[in-house]
Amino acid sequence: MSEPRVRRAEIAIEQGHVDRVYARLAELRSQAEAMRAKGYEIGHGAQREAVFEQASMLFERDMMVFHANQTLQTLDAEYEGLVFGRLDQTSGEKIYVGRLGIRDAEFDNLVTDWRAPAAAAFYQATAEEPMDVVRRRVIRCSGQNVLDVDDDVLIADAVPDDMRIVGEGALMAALGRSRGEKMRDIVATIQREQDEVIRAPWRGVTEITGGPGTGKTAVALHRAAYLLYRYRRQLGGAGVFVLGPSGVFTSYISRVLPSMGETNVELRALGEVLDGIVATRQDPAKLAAIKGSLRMRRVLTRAMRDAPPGVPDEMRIVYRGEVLKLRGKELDKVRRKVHGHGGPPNRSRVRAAETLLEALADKAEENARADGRTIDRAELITDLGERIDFHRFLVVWWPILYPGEILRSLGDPARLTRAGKGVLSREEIDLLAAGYADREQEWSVADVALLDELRVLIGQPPKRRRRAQQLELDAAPPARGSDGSPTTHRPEHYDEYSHIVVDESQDLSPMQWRMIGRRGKYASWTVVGDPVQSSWPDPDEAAQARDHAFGVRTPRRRYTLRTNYRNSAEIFDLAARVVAGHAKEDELPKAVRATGLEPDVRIVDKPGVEGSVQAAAKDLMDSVEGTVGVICAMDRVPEVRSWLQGRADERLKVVGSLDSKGLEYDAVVLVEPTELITESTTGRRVLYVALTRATQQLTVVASDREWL
Ligand SMILES: Nc1ncnc2c1ncn2[C@@H]1O[C@H](COP(=O)(O)OP(=O)(O)OP(=O)(O)O)[C@@H](O)[C@H]1O
Repeated sequence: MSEPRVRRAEIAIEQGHVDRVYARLAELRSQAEAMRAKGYEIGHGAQREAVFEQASMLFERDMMVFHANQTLQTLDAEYEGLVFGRLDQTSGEKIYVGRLGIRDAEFDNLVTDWRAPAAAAFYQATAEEPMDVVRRRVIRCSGQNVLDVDDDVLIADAVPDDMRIVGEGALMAALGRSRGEKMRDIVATIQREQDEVIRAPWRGVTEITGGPGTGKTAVALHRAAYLLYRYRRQLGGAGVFVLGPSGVFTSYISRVLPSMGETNVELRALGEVLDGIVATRQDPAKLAAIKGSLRMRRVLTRAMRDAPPGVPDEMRIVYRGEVLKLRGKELDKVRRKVHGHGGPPNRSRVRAAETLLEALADKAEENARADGRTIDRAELITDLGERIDFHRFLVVWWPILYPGEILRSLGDPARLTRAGKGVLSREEIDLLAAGYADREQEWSVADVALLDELRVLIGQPPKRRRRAQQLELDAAPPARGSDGSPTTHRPEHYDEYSHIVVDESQDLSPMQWRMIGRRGKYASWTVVGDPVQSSWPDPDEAAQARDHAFGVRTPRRRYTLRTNYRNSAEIFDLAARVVAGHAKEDELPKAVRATGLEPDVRIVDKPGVEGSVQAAAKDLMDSVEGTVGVICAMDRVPEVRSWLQGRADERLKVVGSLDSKGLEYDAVVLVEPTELITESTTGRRVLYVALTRATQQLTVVASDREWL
């Protein structure tokens, strides 16, 4: 038979199996629907007859409806591309691999879940270690239709006469396809080195490093789905938390887990970790470096202990005809004494009252001694402690503190000088004070970690005050699940996740590590990063904070992915040249796919940049099917957006350098690369990130050659 006829015949064979699977799926669906209907009936009956066992029947109904709904949800989520693989083994047995395990009415396997041990060979078998697999077949479907099949022969000698082999390279075909706005799952083509990471044990800390495009994000997400499948009992209840660098990124990856039927995962961007705040603004690099440094803990602690702005600097109270007066310095001494006990201020008002009363008693004793009198100290303390004017003073002098107010108070240079003395340099103090000078400015991403630190330092106010504090943190966004819908309701500042996935971890500042560490007190971790893409200036300090977040958790295992699946070899070569000297040879991955299309570098004079960017965007929109990203320095985003306004198209996106982390496009226009280098303290690395976002074509528009 000719090759196309063989292919058609093999597609028809697989279509037969896929049809059986979907027929069974329809049966399971109607069974689940019937179960749900029956569940509702029980409730109805119970209500009508008001039977004694009403409560237990309602519970039974709830469980039935819950399970039926869960089954229906899973069946619907996995509908598309349900079957994607087949293994033919030396024993003659064949196994179909899919997104979900399905048995027929006789309980025989129709499809094996990709996460089940029996499916592992689909990802792990190689020609060197075939694991009894003769032929591995990837089946590509659209809805219920089989579009194509692609085979790998793993044991050539064992291929029986009637076994036909079709195509070559499902992976290459997948990589060559155009990308959409959302990342897709890779269950059908997970590679062996990736599978090893996905299936690594759940305990301890699993670190995944690797260069751009090596599938770190994809692997981490598939690992989350795998862990929830295999260890649902251990991990399912408390849930999995996935942290990404930005909202654009979390939106980009938001489809991957739901497409694998996982909704028990909470996705958040770094600017959204603290309940009640959504920050997207990035500080200039120097300012972000100060805000992210561990030294800020000292600064924040001192700022919190300083007298809050506007508190009275004198206390006067009349006791039995005598005026007792505490002046500014004396009040400061009392404040220092209360803080000296180390408790969170919002939990220390009682101690503040006691210390203040002691100071008043001292004062009264001092006055009495001068007049040759004595006083009853205990009586004075009891009497004053019950006086309304004393309590009025106390609430203004020792007010409930709010994280936002303390952070904003750093905009006052005198206060910041006190808080930063000996910790920050003069230049840093000026920069930071200027950063908080505008009280109306919304919080930056780096501020979120500081607000979270302050939240813990100042402590929860007693219950009836909490509502006010919550309001201060703006309206809280509901926690989002991996499909963007609100997750199971979790209490505020939930810290009991059973597993935490940190993506782009190389960019977390020490203060951000502390913030995430608080949410993973009891968790195991999967941490993804590439040191060469790091935009954080002090890696040692960040490593120290990261180790602190992991605590004593063991074991710690590390995997390095070495193949770049995203970029064409031509594009990656240019990126590697730009970052050479800033990365060790073995930190750079190998790109597996050549397209024959070299990056297009257009050097123009400055006034010509706008026109050249417009022309490049148009060319690329015409030549690729999927998305085109226009990447520029953060400051330039509004300007470049205005250049391209006329071309509003869903496929065209303008994105700032730091926000391009983790994203990918079919084609990229990179605007003024030298500006990416100069905007940040780790500039070359930021440029390296931007140069590695395109899968097929890259055009660089520059008015100089310095970056090359
Ligand atoms: N086994 C695979 N089969 C098909 N596609 C894959 C495979 N592994 C990775 N890819 C694709 O390669 C691209 C890069 O993957 P991913 O974004 O996870 O890489 P990354 O290492 O996180 O990159 P970066 O560090 O640059 O953000 C994605 O389009 C992903 O779907």
